[in-house]
Amino acid sequence: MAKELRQEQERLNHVMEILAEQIGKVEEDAARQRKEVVDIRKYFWEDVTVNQDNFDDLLETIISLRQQAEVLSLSQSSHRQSSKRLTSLRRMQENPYFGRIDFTEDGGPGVERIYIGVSSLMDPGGDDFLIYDWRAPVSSMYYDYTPGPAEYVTPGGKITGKLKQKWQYLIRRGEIESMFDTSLTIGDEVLQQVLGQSADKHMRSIVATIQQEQNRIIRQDSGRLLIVQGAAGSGKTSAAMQRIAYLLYKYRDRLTADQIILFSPNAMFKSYVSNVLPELGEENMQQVTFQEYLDHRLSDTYEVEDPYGQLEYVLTAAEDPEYRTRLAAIRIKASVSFFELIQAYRSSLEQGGMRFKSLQFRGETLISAEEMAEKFYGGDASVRFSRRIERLTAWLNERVKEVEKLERHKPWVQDAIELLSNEQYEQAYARIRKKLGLSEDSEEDIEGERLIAELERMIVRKKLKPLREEISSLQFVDLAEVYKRLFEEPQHAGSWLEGEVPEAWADICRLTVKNLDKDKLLYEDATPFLLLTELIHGFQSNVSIRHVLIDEAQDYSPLQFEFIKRLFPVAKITVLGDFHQAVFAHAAEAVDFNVLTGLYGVDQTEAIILKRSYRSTKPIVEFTRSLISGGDQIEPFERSGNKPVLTVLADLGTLRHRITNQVAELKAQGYTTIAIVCKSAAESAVAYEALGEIEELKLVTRDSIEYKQGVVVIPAYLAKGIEFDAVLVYDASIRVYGDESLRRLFYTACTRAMHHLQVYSIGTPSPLMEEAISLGSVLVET
Ligand SMILES: Nc1ncnc2c1ncn2[C@@H]1O[C@H](COP(=O)(O)OP(=O)(O)OP(=O)(O)O)[C@@H](O)[C@H]1O
Repeated sequence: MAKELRQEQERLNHVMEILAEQIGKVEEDAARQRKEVVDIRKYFWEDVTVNQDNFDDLLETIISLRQQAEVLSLSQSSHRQSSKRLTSLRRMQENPYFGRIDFTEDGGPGVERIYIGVSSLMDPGGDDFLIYDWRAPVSSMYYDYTPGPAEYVTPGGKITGKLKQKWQYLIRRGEIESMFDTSLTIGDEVLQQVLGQSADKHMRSIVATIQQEQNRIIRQDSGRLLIVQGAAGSGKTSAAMQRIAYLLYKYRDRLTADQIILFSPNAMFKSYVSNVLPELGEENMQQVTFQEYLDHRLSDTYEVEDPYGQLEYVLTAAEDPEYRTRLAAIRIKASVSFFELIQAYRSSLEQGGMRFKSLQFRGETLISAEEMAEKFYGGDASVRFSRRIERLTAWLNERVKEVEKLERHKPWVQDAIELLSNEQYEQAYARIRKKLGLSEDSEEDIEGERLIAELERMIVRKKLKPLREEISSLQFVDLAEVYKRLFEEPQHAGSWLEGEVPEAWADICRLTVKNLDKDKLLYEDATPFLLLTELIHGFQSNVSIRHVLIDEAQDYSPLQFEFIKRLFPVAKITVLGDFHQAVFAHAAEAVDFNVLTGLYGVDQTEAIILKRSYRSTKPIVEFTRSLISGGDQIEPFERSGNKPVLTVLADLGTLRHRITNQVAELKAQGYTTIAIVCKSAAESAVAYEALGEIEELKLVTRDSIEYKQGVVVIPAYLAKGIEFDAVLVYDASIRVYGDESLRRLFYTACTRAMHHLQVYSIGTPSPLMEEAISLGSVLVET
């Protein structure tokens, strides 16, 4: 082994030398290209012939400008590429590669040693790969095979052969710290080390230790929809991030980062994952929360509730007389049936029921809502809905044109002319001259009448501009009223739906109308409302996005998935989630993602299940899996640690005292991120107040935009997707987690812990832990 290590170190030294050489060379290139860009910018106009005397000269000017712009863009692009390569080479100096496979290709010359790293590196002659990028086809064998027959797929076909050995390296600053011959799985030793580290402010890349089942997710590339159902901590988010890096590599000639969009649960999660791609030498994809999208589309019309507002209500408002009705509404409005109901309702609008807003001009009704309805429904009933909207728009524009002519001679226009300031007058005068084709130095004057006529026209046009905009953006359709009508006539739902009306429908309708009348759009109404808007206006789909990834997908309703599918009609979709963490009320009965198969059909859908949990120690996983049904399917990764402890206390005062002491102890043990996880924002606020003695304690709210290290108080639903060295569950008593419906929330809270989990309970513990207590997977102390 010592000899082997020495030889490997020699090879590494050689690689380091080549890296240093290449860095020197690329640095020179980058400096030269930078200078070129600066020079082109500086002398841009000197190299362009500008002449507008006649058409030919003008054409020549345009061509010359375009050529110069192209030269600039080419230099900028070369400089960008050199800078990118430089960053990646410098990163490789820290850790050039992490693995090696010895592979003999069938019919090939013999054993080839394939070294694998974050980026590829060629020898100076350009003949051999000293390091292969982890995403290269040949590298897939590193993740997929143990020694024995192996194969990989290249664009030219399948390559088969024998994998002889597999090695892992831990390299730091050009020194091999250790190397392992891994035969069974990819080095548990390295994975042990990685997983044993402290939680970080930013998620790390996992390329050195990707597991076989995760590799399938990363490289899966056929079909429109990939569904990943995975246990908490099984690496769904990690796989999603490396998948993006893989796609950007595989399709580097035609896919850019801004053609990929990741739907994230919240702003804090966005910042948490924002470092993975840059660490892998790639640009970040677009990231958005579904709420941001809803706000962007709806905030002009409504005050839109966010999902956490809905969740807080569900968690804390059980006493509200309308609680049950709202819960039923949330579930119904999340369903595919409701999607269909809205489609059917939209179809019914072809016969009648559209609501319009009259168009106002200078405080008076110009065109009434009734006139519009008459026009809309007056013509040929067989004309398509979208065509009718177009016709109505055209008609309204015509009417505005007529009005424009009539208004010109009205006294208000004359008054407006008189009130023009000198400056406004001069501006208007110059604009009119330009419009009439009179050059600046032309002596020709505009005769008075003509000038007045132009001024009148200009003033009326300006005044009518907002109205024209209202028409072109279809604001004359009273969407709020059209949506409300769906609930104003509960008896119609049956005919629209051609099926059974849900039980609580009449109550749901009453509650919805009540809220809409307050100009409040509850979260469960936001996507249905937007769907109806799109069905009336015509879908504003986005065809530039090629890949959509939806993380924490259990939080999305089937209706939202249908909506996203329509929004991105050409994109491939990757959906990652865990039904055991489905905390929103609409997902109460959902147990898997089967409903999604209907989106693109079985042929276009691939489903992968991840059972192994990597985040937490084995004792923590043994505890958390006993909190859910089917938890025995979850396999812990062999990482040792202390058994979780359930401490039953008498009162709040003792709880405060115990948590304060425990936090101090954990800090002393070297834990840097400690979360006190509460059930709701309301409980978090109380806990934060109560625990004031803890130094630099931070409260995480839905507005927090960064993952904070140190000690935090956080509601469980906001901790989703992220992790902490130690988790203290604030109060897991029967009073707080008494209801079966909270099982998934409680599971989410406990699965955030990496190394240490402590659960407190004031009085009788929650029945959700019954099985765990009887199995002995948690230590109970009083
Ligand atoms: N192959 C791997 N190598 C190293 N670390 C891994 C690997 N897979 C997962 N991890 C680590 O396990 C932790 C959990 O991963 P991740 O957050 O991706 O899981 P998840 O399935 O999205 O979890 P959750 O459902 O709870 O949000 C992270 O710290 C991640 O770095």
